[in-house]
Amino acid sequence: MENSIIKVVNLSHRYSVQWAIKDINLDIKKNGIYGLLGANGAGKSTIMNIMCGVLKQTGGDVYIRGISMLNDPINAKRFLGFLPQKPPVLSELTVEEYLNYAANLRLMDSNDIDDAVTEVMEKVGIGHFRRRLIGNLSGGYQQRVGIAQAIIHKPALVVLDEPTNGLDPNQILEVRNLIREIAEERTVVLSTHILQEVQALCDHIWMINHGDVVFSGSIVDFDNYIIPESLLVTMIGAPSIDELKNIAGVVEVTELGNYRYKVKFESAQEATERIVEMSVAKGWRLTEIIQEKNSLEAIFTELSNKNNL
Ligand SMILES: Nc1ncnc2c1ncn2[C@@H]1O[C@H](COP(=O)(O)OP(=O)(O)OP(=O)(O)O)[C@@H](O)[C@H]1O
Repeated sequence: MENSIIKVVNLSHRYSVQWAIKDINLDIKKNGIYGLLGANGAGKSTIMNIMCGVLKQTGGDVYIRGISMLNDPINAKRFLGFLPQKPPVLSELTVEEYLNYAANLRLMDSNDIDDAVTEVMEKVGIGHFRRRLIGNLSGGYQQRVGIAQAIIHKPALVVLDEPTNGLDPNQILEVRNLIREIAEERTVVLSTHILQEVQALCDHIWMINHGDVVFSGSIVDFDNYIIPESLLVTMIGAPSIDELKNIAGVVEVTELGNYRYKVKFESAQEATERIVEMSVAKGWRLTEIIQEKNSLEAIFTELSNKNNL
């Protein structure tokens, strides 16, 4: 227990009659970026809110550096910073005022606060808005202020609930870079419903489905599940379906309209190479060939059925 940064033991929660999460066990022993991946309603926020002492669980416990969140929440919380799904910012304060307030809430030494506020504003790239009212900042900058309050006291563990939700594509990339920087010095646990997000950021994934952990492993382990299912092929001069079906390695062909075909195969590599070769040789005018990956839902179903934990 003592060498865990965070350990979640048999955690369960019921809001009214229905269980939102059931018997969750997680353990983090070394720094890195850890992702909770799940569809909306899977139970990610419930786990994170309990991890951070914002919600009291029905059963089980969370230990931060060996300290029980249930029995000693004040000390357990010293080691963590939390960005809830909705940034907990106060729109009527300036960035600087709000971060001062957050530092005081974190019981920081008053002599250290001014420097810590300046440092964290630089880190998250909001120094130029220090006197701007938070209510007048864009969503992306409000998110940065939310991240700043989560790291101002330099916690060992930072928990970010859907940190890129609602941001535009540029802001998403900026916030992802910021998360990578933050993780250089500490452990980050984040939640997302976006597969690409965990692939882009996380060293380890827990996949949550209906309140259960259905997968726990590295990105490499996880990628083995995202096997291609079929090819989507566009050919302006395609031959008959029968001729396409006769290509070595092709199992089934469906015409989708607009010169598009869905091709199921035995081996993705072989089918792709053959289609490209034959299209060139026979003038089928191939304009696009894409590997269709398993959807998140299909992976959830497969993993839930395997029950491989
Ligand atoms: N305050 C609440 N009262 C009753 N049920 C709730 C409450 N909060 C969450 N739930 C339910 O608990 C389940 C898990 O919700 P939770 O918010 O943890 O999921 P999530 O994975 O974080 O999803 P999202 O990304 O949509 O927030 C859902 O069925 C949800 O409807």
